[in-house]
Amino acid sequence: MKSKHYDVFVIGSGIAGQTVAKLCSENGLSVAISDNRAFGGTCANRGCDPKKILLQFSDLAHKSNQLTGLGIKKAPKISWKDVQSFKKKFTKKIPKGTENSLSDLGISMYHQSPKFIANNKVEVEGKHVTADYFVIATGKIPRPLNIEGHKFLKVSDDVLNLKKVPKSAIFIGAGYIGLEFAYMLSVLGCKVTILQKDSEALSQFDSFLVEKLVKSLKTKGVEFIFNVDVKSIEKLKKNFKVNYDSEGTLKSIKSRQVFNTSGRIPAIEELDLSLASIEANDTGVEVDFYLQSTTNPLVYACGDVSSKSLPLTPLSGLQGYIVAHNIIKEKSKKFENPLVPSNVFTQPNLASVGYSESEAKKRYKNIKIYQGDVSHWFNAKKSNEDAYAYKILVNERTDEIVGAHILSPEANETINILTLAINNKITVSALKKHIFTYPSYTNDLKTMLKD
Ligand SMILES: Cc1cc2nc3c(=O)[nH]c(=O)nc-3n(C[C@H](O)[C@H](O)[C@H](O)COP(=O)(O)OP(=O)(O)OC[C@H]3O[C@@H](n4cnc5c(N)ncnc54)[C@H](O)[C@@H]3O)c2cc1C
Ligand SMILES: NC(=O)c1ccc[n+]([C@@H]2O[C@H](COP(=O)([O-])OP(=O)(O)OC[C@H]3O[C@@H](n4cnc5c(N)ncnc54)[C@H](O)[C@@H]3O)[C@@H](O)[C@H]2O)c1
Repeated sequence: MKSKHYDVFVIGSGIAGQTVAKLCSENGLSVAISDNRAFGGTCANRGCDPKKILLQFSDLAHKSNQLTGLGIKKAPKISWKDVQSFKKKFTKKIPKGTENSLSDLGISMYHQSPKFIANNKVEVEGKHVTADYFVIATGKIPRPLNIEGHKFLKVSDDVLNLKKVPKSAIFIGAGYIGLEFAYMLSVLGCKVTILQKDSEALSQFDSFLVEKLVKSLKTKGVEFIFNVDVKSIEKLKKNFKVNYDSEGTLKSIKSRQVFNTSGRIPAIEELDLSLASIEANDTGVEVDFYLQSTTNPLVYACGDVSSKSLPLTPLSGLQGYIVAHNIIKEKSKKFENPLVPSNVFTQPNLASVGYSESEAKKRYKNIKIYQGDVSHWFNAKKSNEDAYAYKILVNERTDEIVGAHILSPEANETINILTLAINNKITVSALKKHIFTYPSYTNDLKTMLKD
């Protein structure tokens, strides 16, 4: 068998892997990168970006629904076929564009999953490849649901590629992906039901705001069934039947499509990590603060697949950057849990940054809570929105914001202002001195923070 050696071998060509490969190559190292799917990773090919392209049409439909009878006479007719073609204009270019940008830097490419055969050796495309460092950046994949009929389940990739909006759909799991897609299809006329295993959706978010989001999604036609244990799926003539246990009673529900949105797990199965002494579990490849494997120092892991990441694109990029620096100069950069805003792209958006109420109360002696339902404020009223609310947590001693949680049509943007404020320790009184545009959701922050 042929053999080959590189300074760095990266597995996975998403934002994390690409960042490592490019930085290492730009710093004079010989680099190879492999992917067993189209190059470019989840976010650009089958995640954030195509999702946002599709969602904007649902946002348009939603906005028009809100204003029907108030100026809108007829809702815009959306051609899903054209929407899909528009989306493909973006996604189609990603794999080739990614490969070109890597080959321009002289990076070698492999189109297969490598398998570790020793601590510093993989087998890939019929070659034995050794490297000074291996980087695992393989991301996450949908969590398999081991139930009867699981083969009928579709996943997020399938939602993004739907040829038409189905008449009805069931989502198993009320997390980010379930809620965003449930909202997306529901406002386009699909009858959506969400089956959630416990008593609340989006458990990572503030329950005061999640309740309001759930209520708002219900008015858009999304049905929520909580505390269910999904047992099996059957194929009928046109529909699928999902059988589930609801507090001791066996029930069933039918729909045209059933999507598994019950979470994502590290993509490590194909790598034979144990043959290279690499420790990994449900949270990912075990790494220290340098993102170096705790059990094999020749290996780093970054992005969604690392045990130290939250599965969000900006964090994967940051981790790739850190790994590249540590390869170029050993232990030169640490991953020190940065402040990470995140947003659920439903309408309204649910956004969050910093501590939750319970975390803040544990960490600080006196927390001041600014909280309210402000659906009666001008910004919400002008577009006939039914939900607008917030919870902002302030350390009373320093007057600094330590956590912010916003439910509003533009929370994905407003949360960035709050991120800036927290990162720069801007006090509430200093923030209120700024002049912001009017009318704007950012300007509302000043009223939210009134005593
Ligand atoms: C539907 C959806 C919507 C999302 N929306 C958002 C959003 O709005 N905002 C946000 O911040 N995040 C969002 N995310 C999460 C975001 O996509 C990820 O956090 C990000 O893409 C992770 O980047 P990564 O480089 O770590 O992994 P990935 O982008 O997943 O890249 C990993 C690469 O490794 C490859 N790979 C896997 N196994 C192997 C193997 N054995 N051998 C070789 N290659 C392999 C994969 O094919 C892939 O190309 C979304 C995710 C999904 C699924
Ligand atoms: N807007 C964004 O930034 C965005 C969007 C999509 C995904 N993401 C990232 O991707 C990650 C994965 O998202 P996700 O939605 O797949 O996972 P998630 O962890 O957010 O949600 C999974 C949901 O499924 C539920 N669940 C689990 N098993 C179940 C079962 N057997 N039956 C019914 N419900 C079940 C969980 O309780 C949870 O509510 C997120 O954590 C996020 O970091 C981010």
